[in-house]
Amino acid sequence: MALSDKPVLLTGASGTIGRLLSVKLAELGWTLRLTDVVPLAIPLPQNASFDRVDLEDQQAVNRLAEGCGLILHFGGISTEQSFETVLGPNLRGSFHIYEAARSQKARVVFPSSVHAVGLYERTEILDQDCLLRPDGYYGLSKAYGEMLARLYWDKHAIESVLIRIGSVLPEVPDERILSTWISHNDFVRLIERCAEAQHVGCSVIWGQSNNSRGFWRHDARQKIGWTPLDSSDGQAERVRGKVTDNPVVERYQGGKFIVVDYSRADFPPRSMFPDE
Ligand SMILES: NC(=O)C1=CN([C@@H]2O[C@H](COP(=O)(O)OP(=O)(O)OC[C@H]3O[C@@H](n4cnc5c(N)ncnc54)[C@H](O)[C@@H]3O)[C@@H](O)[C@H]2O)C=CC1
Ligand SMILES: O=C(O)[C@H]1OC(=O)[C@H](O)[C@@H](O)[C@@H]1O
Repeated sequence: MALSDKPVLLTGASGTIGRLLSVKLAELGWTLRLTDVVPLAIPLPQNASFDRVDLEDQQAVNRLAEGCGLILHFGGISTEQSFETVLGPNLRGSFHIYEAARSQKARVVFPSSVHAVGLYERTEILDQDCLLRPDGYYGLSKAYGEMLARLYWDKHAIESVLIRIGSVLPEVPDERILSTWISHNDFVRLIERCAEAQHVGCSVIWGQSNNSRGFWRHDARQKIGWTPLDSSDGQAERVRGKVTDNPVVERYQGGKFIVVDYSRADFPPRSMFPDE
């Protein structure tokens, strides 16, 4: 039995990923409970309902989650913004989702991000258990979401798949995204596996296709039975030289989000313990 045999709650349904999943998962026969704070910009898919709800409204979130076995939590702020802007949707909103999951004993798919590790340099290869190095308030909210998931697993046995998503895009727009790209098909297959895998505990998956320039390796993909089939490699020629002229952007995995309010004067940064 897959968790998609029951209604599946999808937050952020009106967003980029939400629209993709609404269409693709409905095609697979899932019964979707869609929600967002703004109206759904696409026709309502088959077997789907839509409710306009703010993630900050805990009672409404609880009502939406009733009877669901799986919550795909794609709603919230998705770019670098002020702390106050991120706080409500991403921190309080995710807390509401986890409380609702706890009451329903539902599994959560939480989209973490490259921006939770965005201040690693692009030459570094990361494993799932690396220290998080958020590149702004948005990345910090993803680190919070990951820790929230771990708390609810350790303390309440609520399962999560934490997908550290690189860039979900139809095609690669620049050199950085040759590393972070995940194709639509690989992404949708990953979500299917999140519903079908029997046990996931609190798993971390690097959300990237099979890119030879990838920054990341070692995660729970075998455990949940996911193998990416696509790769950015064939797009390398087309985007060669597509870089910015900002050395901070180009040094780190997080790219452009980092330069929002960046204020280190010593770039490249001195090492933490220069005498070692
Ligand atoms: N698109 C990508 O490549 C990546 C996406 N992610 C994460 O995946 C999720 C979805 O990403 P996208 O679809 O690209 O973002 P998006 O910005 O297109 O969609 C997010 C949706 O959340 C909704 N939302 C915002 N605040 C809300 C609130 N208070 N209550 C209810 N809904 C609210 C927005 O109206 C929007 O439709 C986000 O959490 C994002 O951080 C992570 C890494 C990469
Ligand atoms: O940095 C990236 O490529 C992506 O990271 C994210 O977390 C954002 O939500 C997405 O809009 C960006 O495109």
